[in-house]
Amino acid sequence: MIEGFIFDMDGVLIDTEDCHFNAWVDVMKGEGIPVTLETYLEKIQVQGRRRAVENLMANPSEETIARLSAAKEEAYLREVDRKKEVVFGDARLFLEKCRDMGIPMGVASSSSLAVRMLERTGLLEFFPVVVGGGDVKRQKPEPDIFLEAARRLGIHPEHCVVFEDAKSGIEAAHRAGMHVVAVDRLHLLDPSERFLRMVNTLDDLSLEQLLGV
Ligand SMILES: O=P(O)(O)OC[C@H]1O[C@@H](O)[C@H](O)[C@@H](O)[C@@H]1O
Repeated sequence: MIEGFIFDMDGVLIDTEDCHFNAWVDVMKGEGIPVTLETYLEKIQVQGRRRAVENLMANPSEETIARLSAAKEEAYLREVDRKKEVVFGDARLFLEKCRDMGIPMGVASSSSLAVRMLERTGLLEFFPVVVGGGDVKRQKPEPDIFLEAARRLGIHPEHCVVFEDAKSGIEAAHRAGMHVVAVDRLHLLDPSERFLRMVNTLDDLSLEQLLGV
């Protein structure tokens, strides 16, 4: 039985994955380190900033980690400012439908800016529970962030559905014992994996079917 939904944020609810990517390209250019899409997907996406820097540089000092993290945040917010609308239209509609059906919803995002971004985009009102990267010690693909969101929602993990777009996020949700709807907007995921559903946009989902009502 499905009782609650937990959403990843970047790439699922808001169109900002390219902002993270561009910000890292920009910041690491200053360090003479090229960041390709492949590097991003393998070493940066879904990682917190500290892990991202550690994955890109050999033995970075605390000062370097702090400096590059701050520069990345600045560059990311600049990228977001450039966009007129960052919320995916299908996501807003889907959240409205879920709210009308009374489904409890939370966000579990590795981003340290989760609350700030949800507030800025007007999405915070949908979510009584928001767990950000800073709220758990171990990041995705460890299951902690999803387990914490389920705990705060008061729902058993096996009754939760996670909406994710990234490989390591999907792994984290599976390790948490949750169902997964893979939101593959960029056609990057492997369709042979076991998902509850795999969709390109949230418009493709029937809530009634998903809930079995
Ligand atoms: O740099 P922040 O705000 O801590 O964000 C960390 C991660 O947040 C996630 O939500 C994004 O999907 C990742 O791509 C990003 O790297």
